[in-house]
Amino acid sequence: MSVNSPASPPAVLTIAGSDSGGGAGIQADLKTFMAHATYGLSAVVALTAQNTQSVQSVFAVPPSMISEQLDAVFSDISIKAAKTGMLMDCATIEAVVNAWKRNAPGIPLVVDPVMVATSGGRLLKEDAIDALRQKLLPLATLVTPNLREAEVLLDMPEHSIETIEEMQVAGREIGQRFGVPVVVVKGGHLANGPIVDVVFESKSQETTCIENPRVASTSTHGTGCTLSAAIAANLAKDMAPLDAVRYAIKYVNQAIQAAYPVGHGHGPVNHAYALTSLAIPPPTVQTPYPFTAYLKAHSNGLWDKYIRHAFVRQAGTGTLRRPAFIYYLKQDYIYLKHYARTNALAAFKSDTMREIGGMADIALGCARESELHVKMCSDWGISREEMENEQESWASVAYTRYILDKGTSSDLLELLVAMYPCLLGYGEAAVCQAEDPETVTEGNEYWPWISNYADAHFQDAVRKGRQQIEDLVQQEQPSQARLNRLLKTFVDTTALEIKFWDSALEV
Ligand SMILES: Cc1ncc(COP(=O)(O)O)c(N)n1
Repeated sequence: MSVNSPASPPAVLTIAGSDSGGGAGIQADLKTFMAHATYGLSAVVALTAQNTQSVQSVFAVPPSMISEQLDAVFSDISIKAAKTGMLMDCATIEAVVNAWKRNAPGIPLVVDPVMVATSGGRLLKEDAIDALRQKLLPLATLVTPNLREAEVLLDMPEHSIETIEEMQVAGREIGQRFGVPVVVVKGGHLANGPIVDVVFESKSQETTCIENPRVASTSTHGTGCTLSAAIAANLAKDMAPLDAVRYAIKYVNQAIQAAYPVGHGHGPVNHAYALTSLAIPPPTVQTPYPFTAYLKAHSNGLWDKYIRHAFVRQAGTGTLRRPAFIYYLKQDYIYLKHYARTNALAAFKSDTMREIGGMADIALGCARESELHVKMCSDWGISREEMENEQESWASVAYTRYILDKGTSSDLLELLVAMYPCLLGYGEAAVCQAEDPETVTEGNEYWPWISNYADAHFQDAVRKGRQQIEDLVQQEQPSQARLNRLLKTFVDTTALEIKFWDSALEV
């Protein structure tokens, strides 16, 4: 129990059989208890293999186990009302009656004298009828026979109760003969017209007829169980018996009207028709902000490995071997052509003129950058033609085509995330070198390459690219699955960047 525990609702117990089809028996009772905002408990006295079409087999729970269930719940939980349903046989009835007497709960007991299922299966053995009459009914506060059950209880021939007057007589007779305070004779089986149920109250000796419109429906499986469970729940809430019955009948009537199709035979009523669906909202995913910081922080250390790569560090200190750098420049010249294409693709996928212009600017920036490569190479005696004829490395093929594939198979955000390690990484790596006191700027032939990415123009492009991703992510509020996909793309391209510089160092 927590500090803020709400008040406990009244507890209501059903002593009945299980319906594997979920429409009658224990299952209907517990659903009904819940729909009445009560706390439902159960002692299962039999199992049925049953669906909406038939009862296929019945298995009796041993009487000792019935006793144990009842002792267990009565000894611990303060139960406000109980009901019985299918009771199967003499031994079951005896176990229930003995446990009831032993625990003497002093609470209302509603007895639904279930005998035969709507679909035809026997739910109470012939020889148990007398035990029901003689042993259980004297304990009952209220009993709910239908016409056939009333006839059996009164030992009358079948179809001898066929009018409302005969129902009134039968109700009075059952009340008096078995000492039951309230008898509800259910008139559902009377042909045509509205449904009339008759309530006899011993105390006042009055009979009351409760009339309700008949609902044409085949979804009537479990209506008897549901009615007696609703009465028990209402009694648990301290309603007067007649009110408890009136409200219970209304509940069943509306639950039939609200029924939805289940199975191929007599479907169940809709026990939950008055319940609203769960008010708990689906879990929301907090969109990480800044998202680009989240990507770096969740790259398993790859991001740091990338921006502090030995290739850049050696370039920063001027210790990089020239063949490695020339190889890199030639490959990066090819890379830039594809990177310009990915920016053109991003422009194609953009919505606004401003975004299209921004992406086109970066594509132009790639062209400018590649001229720097040509210039540096020509200083070392390498012609533009030689650069054009360079065979593209697998590291470049893998990296650039991976990004282009993201661009063609996915959307703008995923493409931008795939492109981002290149843009941001060069910007960050260059700033790292610029800020490092051991970096050599004077006389370092690689410095023009680094300073190009550290300068304001490139840093401004980085800032714009970052903002574009942040805006798209905040706008979309991605699901966790989408966040995971974007992160994977970011991590993959960061790893491909590392491979690109690795391959230059291997030359
Ligand atoms: C376990 C169990 N208990 C009661 C009933 C009666 O309900 P119905 O008369 O609607 O078939 C049943 N079919 N199964």
